[in-house]
Amino acid sequence: MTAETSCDLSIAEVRLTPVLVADPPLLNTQGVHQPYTPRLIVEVVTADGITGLGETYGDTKYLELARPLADRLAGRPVTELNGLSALAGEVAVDPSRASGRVDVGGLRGVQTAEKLRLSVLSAFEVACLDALGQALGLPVHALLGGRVRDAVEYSGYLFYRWAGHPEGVAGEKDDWGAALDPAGVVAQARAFKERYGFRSFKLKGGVFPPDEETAAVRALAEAFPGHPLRLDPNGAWSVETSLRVARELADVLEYLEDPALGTPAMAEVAAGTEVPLATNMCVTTFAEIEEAFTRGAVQVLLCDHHYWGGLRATRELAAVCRAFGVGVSMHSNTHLGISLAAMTHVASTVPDLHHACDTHYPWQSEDVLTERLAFRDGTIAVPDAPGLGVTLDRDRMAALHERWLTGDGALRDRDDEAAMRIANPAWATPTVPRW
Ligand SMILES: O=C([O-])C(=O)C[C@H](O)[C@@H](O)C(=O)[O-]
Ligand SMILES: [Mg+2]
Repeated sequence: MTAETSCDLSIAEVRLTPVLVADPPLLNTQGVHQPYTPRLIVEVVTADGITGLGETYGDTKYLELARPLADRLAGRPVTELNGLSALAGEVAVDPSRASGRVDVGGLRGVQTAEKLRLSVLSAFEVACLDALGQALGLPVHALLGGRVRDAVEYSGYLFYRWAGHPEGVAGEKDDWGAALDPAGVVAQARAFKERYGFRSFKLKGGVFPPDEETAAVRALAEAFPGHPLRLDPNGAWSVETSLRVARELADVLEYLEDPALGTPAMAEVAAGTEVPLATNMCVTTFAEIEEAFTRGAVQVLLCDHHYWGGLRATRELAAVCRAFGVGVSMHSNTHLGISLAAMTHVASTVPDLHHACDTHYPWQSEDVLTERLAFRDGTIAVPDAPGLGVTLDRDRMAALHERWLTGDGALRDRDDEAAMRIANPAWATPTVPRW
């Protein structure tokens, strides 16, 4: 690069915009999704005026860390990604946030200060990569070493759900209808296939007694022969129940996801079944890998750049998985198009990613982009435009931010248990194993 064409990649400004995004009444073992869910949009602006985008969880416990980290970024070049985790380590985490309890919204195992920091850091890393890619005229996947596939396959993420949020609760309406039994789940899968072309399906379980969920997966297998299927009760079952379900569904499951909670229980299940076990709960940090992998507790790791601290850490994780012969797939929580673009870029660079990735995106009717990412035949084409290849729609972001600003603030922290209590005042998140 000549002196004339060189650009100033130092960070002049970081903008943080919390938003509330419409979310349907999707059921999980802890409760139900709120009508609106918090996300944080991160904009990293370089001295030359290039804006890079990132996105992560928007609950208060993440916002508390995002501002001090943003302040530390000022003046640093967007290329200094390896220093980000040391910077994040300087940010104090209120001990009450890292309570050692299972995370209420994310169902990502036990909460720790490190997990909170990594989730915030991930959005800054993605935003820096987006800015750098735009400055160099290169897509983010090129900055990660280049894509090894032209399109990334996603799976249809099926949820038991109500047709609408409880009466009296303000929320957006959609046309998906209820899915509360095998017929409803199959109808939802058909709609997913028609609208997006998905070939594999994951059912979020832990909602109804295991026999009902087994029947739903059986119904899916009959309706969609040969389509890879997964079931994920988020650790709601005992080892015994997990083994029974694995036996009953062994001929149709691609993998069983987090049937039981924690590495020791997962190891016991794995020892008793040929069905591969996947996780986004018992292994969500590098420190948790050794025990789980050496005990054979996990056969497929569901990576998630929000959990692991960004796109480069996701690639490091994939390399560790390769060393242990553990497969790689991708986890998703409620997210917008910025994160879907980031997921697609990194997934396109991982040679060993042989399972369709999860995504909640079809459930999100709102976005902050000028153009939604489109699924074709269940895949997203890997963007080749500079950076992430997405454009922020400031008016839309402002409208979703306005929603976050107004109201009583009750929805600024995702709480599926509290949302369920509106429909069922006696509800409390069940202790596990529930069944
Ligand atoms: O695969 C998973 O465990 C998840 O996606 C966790 C999510 O929190 C999901 O269960 C949800 O949003 O209800
Ligand atoms: Mg899961």
